[in-house]
Amino acid sequence: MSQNKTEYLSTCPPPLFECTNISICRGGTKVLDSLNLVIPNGEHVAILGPNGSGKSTLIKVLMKEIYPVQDEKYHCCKVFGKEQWHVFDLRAHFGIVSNDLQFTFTRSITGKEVMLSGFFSSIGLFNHKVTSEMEKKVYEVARFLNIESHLTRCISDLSSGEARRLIIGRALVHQPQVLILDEPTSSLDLHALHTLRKYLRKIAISGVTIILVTHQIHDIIPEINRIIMMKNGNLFSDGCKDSLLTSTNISQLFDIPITVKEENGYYYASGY
Ligand SMILES: Nc1ncnc2c1ncn2[C@@H]1O[C@H](COP(=O)(O)OP(=O)(O)OP(=O)(O)O)[C@@H](O)[C@H]1O
Repeated sequence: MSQNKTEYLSTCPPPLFECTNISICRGGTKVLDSLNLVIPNGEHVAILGPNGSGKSTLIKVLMKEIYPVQDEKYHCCKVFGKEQWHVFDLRAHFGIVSNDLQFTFTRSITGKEVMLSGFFSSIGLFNHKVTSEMEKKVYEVARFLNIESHLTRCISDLSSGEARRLIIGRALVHQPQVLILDEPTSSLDLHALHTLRKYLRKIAISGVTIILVTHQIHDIIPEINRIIMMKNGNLFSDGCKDSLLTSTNISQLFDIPITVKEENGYYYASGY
């Protein structure tokens, strides 16, 4: 017997993120303006735009770190179908990788401690109780990312690329549904970039949803098909990679002439 539409919709999982007419003010200025967006659960996306376009602000809205203005236009801002979240419950669904996070690990702690801290959303272990299951999971994720040798080393002694993979490991230990990567390749050399891409592809294929925030089109791994382009706090374009990553679009997005080329599923910008 075929399902009717109402039955079908009631069995569909809610989108990962859904917002209608949301605006964000920071320091008295509107930095997101009447944004409408739906990101289905399980869809890998890249959020692409110039500096200051509102990408990180959008991630803060998604993580319920900041809230939309409750003006007359506001309609909804839901994560996994819910407006209200206890922040720790919400964080359990996400793993976050950012430069800011990496640079908060300034103390001399080992790679293993860094990864274990992912279970507690903390920047060290402090008095948290580490179980044998947690330790097991750390070794499993370290094997997956090929960073077992980093576990006994101090994070301060690792190169940027090595530390970045450790931070990714930290983001994955609690088995999040979604991995948010905010400018993950900044400060990495070509070899580290190559290695990171390889592991990001492996993670995407493993079933973890990737949300990549970047201003570099070469960061976009082939598994990501949808591009959300932001400019001046607005949605500039939203659609599939093949139609959006063109020289004309990217030139308009960054306000300079840019030539875009595709090679083996990756896109590259030149001529600027
Ligand atoms: N706490 C704040 N107070 C005032 N303005 C802010 C604050 N946080 C962000 N902004 C402003 O909001 C705008 C969007 O910032 P956001 O960090 O979201 O941009 P972005 O696209 O992530 O940029 P980048 O690529 O440089 O990281 C910028 O103009 C920024 O100056």
